[in-house]
Amino acid sequence: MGHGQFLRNLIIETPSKPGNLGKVTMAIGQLNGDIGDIQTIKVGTLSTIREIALQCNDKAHLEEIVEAIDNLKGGIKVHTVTDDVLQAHEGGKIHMKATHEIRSLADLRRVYTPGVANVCKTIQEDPEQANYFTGISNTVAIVTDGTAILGLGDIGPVAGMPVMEGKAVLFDQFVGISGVPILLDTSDPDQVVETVKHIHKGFGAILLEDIGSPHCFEIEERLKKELPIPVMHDDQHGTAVVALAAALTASQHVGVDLANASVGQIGLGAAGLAISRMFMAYGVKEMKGTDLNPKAKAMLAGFGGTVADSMEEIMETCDLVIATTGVANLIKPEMIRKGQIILALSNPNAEIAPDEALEAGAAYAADGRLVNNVLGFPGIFRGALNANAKAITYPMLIAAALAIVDSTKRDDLVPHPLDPNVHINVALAVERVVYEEQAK
Ligand SMILES: NC(=O)C1=CN([C@@H]2O[C@H](COP(=O)(O)OP(=O)(O)OC[C@H]3O[C@@H](n4cnc5c(N)ncnc54)[C@H](O)[C@@H]3O)[C@@H](O)[C@H]2O)C=CC1
Ligand SMILES: CC(=O)C(=O)O
Ligand SMILES: [Mg+2]
Repeated sequence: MGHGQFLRNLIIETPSKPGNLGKVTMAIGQLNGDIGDIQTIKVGTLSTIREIALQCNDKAHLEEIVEAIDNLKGGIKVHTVTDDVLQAHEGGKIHMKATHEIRSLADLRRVYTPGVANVCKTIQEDPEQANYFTGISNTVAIVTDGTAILGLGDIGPVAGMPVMEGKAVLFDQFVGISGVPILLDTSDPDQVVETVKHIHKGFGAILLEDIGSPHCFEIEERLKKELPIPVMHDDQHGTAVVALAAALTASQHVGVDLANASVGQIGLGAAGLAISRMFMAYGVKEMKGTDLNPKAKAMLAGFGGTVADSMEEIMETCDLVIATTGVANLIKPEMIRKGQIILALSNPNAEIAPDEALEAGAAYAADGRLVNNVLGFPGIFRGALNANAKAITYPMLIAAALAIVDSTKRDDLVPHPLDPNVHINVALAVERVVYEEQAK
């Protein structure tokens, strides 16, 4: 478990006298625990109960903090430690909801039979009408085979479901799209492509998620060719869009022209290879990359990138380094050169924590929690669906990246994911490109 990735809530009792909460927060701070929300649950004459959200590194770190609080004595004690994250997942995070209520028989006849039959016939006569009289064009399949769930690896589609449900929550809340997780028990490209082709009619677009490399490349390429609706592998292109946006903003801040900077990519899987291709498409002249797998390096060379022998070579020679290996703490502080921009994007744990990279001399450093495809995929799909796009193209992705840059507040690297403007701006930028392409 990495830097601040272990989230728990502490239920703490303190005597109702000023200064006791301060003692608790000091004890946590001295052990480098990161405090989130503090909620007062009960204030009694004698004692006060509070819930403190805490980010620590691992179980041992948590136990150390709990012991330090208990050692404060004087009536201060930790009653219990709860796992808020696990609780938030009880029963799952999504639920298919009706947009119409049925309160009367008349409602029933309108929403269901016999009324519905006429709508079916309308669509049968003119299939385009399904865009108006069903939710298909606002529904995206979130398809996974579970082979590259975050950086957790091939843990299977069911274990990956919390991530897919999470993507559906983001779709719903940020851009009003219904996301439906589809869990595949095969990663064979022929079977994946066949299955998605057979189910695609119920969806306006297909988001491929956490499908590992290299089979993700063939799957996406074939589905893009064979389906008449937008298909995008989020770990490739959603990530590449956001990485490009962050790189553009960081290089503006340090006064470097990204196109002329030396950019290094560590890890050439789904995310890393797409990032390299996107940077080259943007105009980066020196794009270096490395991977443990020689086939991944050969793919980079095939796309026109320069293969580096090792990550050490990348760290020694590049102004901007991006890492998407899934390996926590891969980059050691002593590898950082002064003034470098470091985007260590692996989740749930970065290749180097941003504060460590900054301490070691990086000019800018961010991890995958900040530079995350959540800033890209909702708006990209919203824009594509709004404009009835048949595919997601490079110009749409570059426009999305530039919209993220434009939505970034001064001094920030990327926008806040809860800022609705970023998703609106990305959608509008993507729509604009589609309309321009359609007008040609
Ligand atoms: N921040 C974000 O928005 C996103 C972050 N990611 C993260 O990126 C990581 C990788 O994801 P994917 O590309 O989908 O997985 P992937 O499995 O397709 O690629 C990982 C690649 O890293 C390489 N690798 C592993 N250890 C290495 C090392 N020591 N040196 C060089 N290369 C090494 C592997 O050979 C593989 O090619 C995951 O942790 C994931 O969470 C992925 C997508 C979005
Ligand atoms: C954010 C994301 O898609 C990933 O880490 O895989
Ligand atoms: Mg992913």
